[in-house]
Amino acid sequence: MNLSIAHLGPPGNYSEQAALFYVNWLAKTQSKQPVLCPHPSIAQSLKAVAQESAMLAVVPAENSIEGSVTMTMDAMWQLDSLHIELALVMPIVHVLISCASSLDSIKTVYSHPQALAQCQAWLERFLPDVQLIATNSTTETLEKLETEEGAATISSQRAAQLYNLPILAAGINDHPDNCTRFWVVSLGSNQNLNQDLNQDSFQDLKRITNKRHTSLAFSLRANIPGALVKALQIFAQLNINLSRVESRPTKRSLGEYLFFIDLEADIQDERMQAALKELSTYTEVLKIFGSYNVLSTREM
Ligand SMILES: O=C(O)C(=O)C[C@]1(C(=O)O)C=C[C@@H](O)C=C1
Repeated sequence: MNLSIAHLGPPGNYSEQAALFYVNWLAKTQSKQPVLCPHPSIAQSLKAVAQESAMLAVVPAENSIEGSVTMTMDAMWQLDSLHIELALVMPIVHVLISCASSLDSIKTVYSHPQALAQCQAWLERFLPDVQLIATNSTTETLEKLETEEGAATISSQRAAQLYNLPILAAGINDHPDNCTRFWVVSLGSNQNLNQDLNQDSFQDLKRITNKRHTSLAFSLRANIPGALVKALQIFAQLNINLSRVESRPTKRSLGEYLFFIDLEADIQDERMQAALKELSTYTEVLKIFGSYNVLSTREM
């Protein structure tokens, strides 16, 4: 199989940009030319990996302003055997793209819910009366901007250049240090991947980053007082730092949750092995998404 990389489309969006960073990083250390495959949704990008029509997917996992990307968490839970190979942290700088002559003539702003949320305060201040419409991707509506009067899209400067469209306002995210963490995801059982990726890539990775993270998710055996505390205490007692805790509904009944956690330790670490063994006594389902390095795109 080609080294095909699935990501949310259409081209020009942030997921493609993160995938391109990953491709460029690979190109430094190995000769293969990966192929980028845009998909209509984040879930479909991950499904492509689960069904082996793509070898990897690059998906957004968490944003510094808006928190977890829920579509990614839900799909990671629902699809079996997905494995996180690497995390990429990328700065996100939003611009308002529109053919309108000024902000006064904007009637509708389209964008991905994450991007709309990351610019909430700016929108309330400068465009309080416009209609906000959520789309599957920040680049989904760019093609219709020229024909729909008063329409605007929140996307990136790179997207404006690619689609040759004017920028009406730049740097509109509510916090200047806005960044999103993307995961590079493979099929856990995929033996070919490690053969395909030159070992030099991993040596390079070790040189740039040395701290490993582990992500997992679980449902609890019983919804009783202290059940979550007991599960989390295992890591505290073993001095393993949690870098994220998130809950998502199980979707089975109201008030029942799944918990997603990120830990600052490698799964091979003896303390982690002990922690996971104990954790499994409290969990109904435990899914370990793997251990990986975190790379900033600024360092690539
Ligand atoms: O729509 C895009 O451009 C995406 O790649 C999705 C996405 C996300 O889901 O978080 C990626 C990065 C930004 O945080 C905004 C949107």
